[in-house]
Amino acid sequence: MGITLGANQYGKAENRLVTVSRQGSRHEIRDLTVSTALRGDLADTHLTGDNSKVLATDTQKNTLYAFAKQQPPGQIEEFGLRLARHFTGSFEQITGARVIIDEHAWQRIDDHDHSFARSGEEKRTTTVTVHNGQEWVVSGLRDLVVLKSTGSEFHGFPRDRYTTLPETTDRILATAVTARWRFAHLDVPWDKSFAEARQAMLAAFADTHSLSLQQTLYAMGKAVLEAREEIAEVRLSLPNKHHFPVDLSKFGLDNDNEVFYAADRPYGLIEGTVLREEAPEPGPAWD
Ligand SMILES: O=c1[nH]c(=O)c2[nH]c(=O)[nH]c2[nH]1
Repeated sequence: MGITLGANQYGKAENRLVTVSRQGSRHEIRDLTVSTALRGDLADTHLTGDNSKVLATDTQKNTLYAFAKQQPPGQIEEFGLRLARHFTGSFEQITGARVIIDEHAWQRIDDHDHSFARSGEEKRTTTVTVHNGQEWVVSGLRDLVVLKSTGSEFHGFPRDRYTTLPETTDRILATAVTARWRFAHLDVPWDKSFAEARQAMLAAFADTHSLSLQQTLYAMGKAVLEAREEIAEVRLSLPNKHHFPVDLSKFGLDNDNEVFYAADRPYGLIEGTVLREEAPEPGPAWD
């Protein structure tokens, strides 16, 4: 019984690419998930392990980050065509390339220069508890994804033998906000209360020059309490969605916070409560 190699392709899937471009102090961001797949004369590696025709998937990944630096990605169709033409045009054995790109949409927060919110994933939430004739309401939201492309620093933390994180005075700060707030009383215009609490958090995120995500968390919780008197306590859970500048120096390219790798895990998880000192007891509200 004869056995033969059929159709095959290989590449780097789901590269997370975020680019920041600046017109003065006004930033534009692009957020793409890019997958590459190459086809061609690739029987040898499958049949004997001879890799002499294999353009490594790691190289494919580096190529898209370097391309993003050398020329703004432009429309995703243009970026895909540039990459696919490069792979098929540069290597004789590569006869086909497929580039799949998803673009994640961001909108400015209040027309801010460098603060953005991602459209589409957010949910408004509530938990209502009635117990022994008493009533509690905890409302909030989850998956409100926000990003600042500057105005965030992180330094001054202790260094031990396991510390490698460089100090930074300019980084991307991004998180997916989960917030829940507890009402002190229930005579509340629910829609208006929600809209103003949400807006207060967004404005605090955008306007706080952040020295840590913890500091931003406190500012967001405080803003909610200042905006709405009926809210007694806010609990926030903020994953630090790390964006690492890609080291392009190996390709002779600088990277002045323009091209980032958006890591999905692991992530820092910053959680905290901000409350009024005179807040009534929570009872079973959070349980
Ligand atoms: O805002 C931050 N808070 C931290 O506690 C932390 N830890 C870390 O590695 N990066 C960051 N960033």
